[in-house]
Amino acid sequence: MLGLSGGIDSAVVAVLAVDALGADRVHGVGLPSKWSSDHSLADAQDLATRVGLHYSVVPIAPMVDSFHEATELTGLAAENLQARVRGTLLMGLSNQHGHLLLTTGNKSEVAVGYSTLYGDSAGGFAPIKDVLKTLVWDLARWRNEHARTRGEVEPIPQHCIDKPPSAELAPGQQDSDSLPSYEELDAVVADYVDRDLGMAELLERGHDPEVVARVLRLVDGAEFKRRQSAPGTKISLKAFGRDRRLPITNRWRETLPTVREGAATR
Ligand SMILES: Nc1ncnc2c1ncn2[C@@H]1O[C@H](COP(=O)(O)OP(=O)(O)OC[C@H]2O[C@@H]([n+]3cccc(C(=O)O)c3)[C@H](O)[C@@H]2O)[C@@H](O)[C@H]1O
Ligand SMILES: Nc1ncnc2c1ncn2[C@@H]1O[C@H](COP(=O)(O)OP(=O)(O)OP(=O)(O)O)[C@@H](O)[C@H]1O
Ligand SMILES: [Mg+2]
Repeated sequence: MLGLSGGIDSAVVAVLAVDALGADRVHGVGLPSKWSSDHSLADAQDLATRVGLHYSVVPIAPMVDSFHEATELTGLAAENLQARVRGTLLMGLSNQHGHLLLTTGNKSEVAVGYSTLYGDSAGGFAPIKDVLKTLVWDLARWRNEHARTRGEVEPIPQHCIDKPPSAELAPGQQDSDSLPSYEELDAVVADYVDRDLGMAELLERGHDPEVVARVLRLVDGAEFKRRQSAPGTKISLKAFGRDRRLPITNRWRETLPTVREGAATR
C-alpha cells in the first residue's frame, strides 16, 4: 500500500508495485489536506483507474486541525504535521490490514533530507530510494512508451509527468523553492555520492560552487534521516545505507573552512 498524491514519485512506485504484485494486491490512499491541489486527487484517481489498484480517500484536514487546536506549532513544524498525519494513518491501515507500506522517497530527496521524519518517510520498503528524480521521470516515460508499443493503456497520466514536483504542504509550494533544480541537484549527487568526488574535483567538473556547497552540506546533514529510513532497492554505484554511510571522508571540508569542523566524523 502507499499514499497516492497524484505526484510522479507515488505514481511510479504504484506502477512498480502493480507490475510486481498485480493490481489486486496494491492499495493506494489519497489523503488530501487543506493545501492539496485539485489535480492531486484527480491525478491519483486517474492513475488508480488506469492500473486498476484499490483506491480510497481519507481527507486529513480535520485531523490536522485537531493538532493545531491542541498545539501551537507554526512554520515548518506546522507544515510537516500534514505529512506526519499521513504517515500515522498509512501505518494504521498497514497495521490493521497487514499491508506493507511503501515509502516513495527518491535518491535526490533522500540525499538532501527533503522528507518529514515520521511523515512521508514512514514505511517498510523504499522501492525508488536509489533512483535519482531525473531518472524517476525517465522511468515514467519509458513505462508509458512500453505500454504504447504493446497497445496497452499508458499507466501514468501525462499530467503526473509534466507538473512541477510539490510536497503541497503550503499554498503554491514547489520543490524548486527549497532545492536547486533536479537537473543540477542530481548531477552533484551523482558526482559526490556515487563517484565519491571531493570539493575540488566537483568544481573542476564545472558545477556551480554555491550549489555544490549547499548540496554537500545538506547531504552530510541528512545522514540522521537516512539512518532511520526503510530499506530499498539498489540500482546505482552507491546506494545510501548499504554502500555509503557517514563518516566517510573529510576531503571537501578541507577546502571549505567555514563549515563546522568535525560534523562529518561524528
Ligand atoms: N543530526 C540530527 N540528528 C537528529 N535530529 C536532527 C539532526 N539534525 C536535525 N535534527 C532534527 O530533525 C528535525 C527536522 O527534521 P523533520 O522534522 O523531518 O523536518 P525538516 O527537515 O525540518 O522539514 C522537512 C522538509 O522536507 C520537506 N518535505 C516534507 C514532506 C514531504 C516532502 C515532499 O517532497 O513531499 C518534502 C519539507 O517541505 C521540509 O523542507 C528537527 O527536529 C531537528 O532538530
Ligand atoms: N495528498 C496526498 N495523498 C496521499 N499521499 C500523499 C499526499 N501528499 C503526499 N503524499 C505521500 O507523500 C509522498 C511524498 O510526497 P512527494 O511530493 O515527495 O512525492 P509525489 O507527490 O509522489 O511526487 P512529486 O515530488 O513529484 O510531487 C507521496 O509520494 C505520497 O506517498
Ligand atoms: Mg507531491
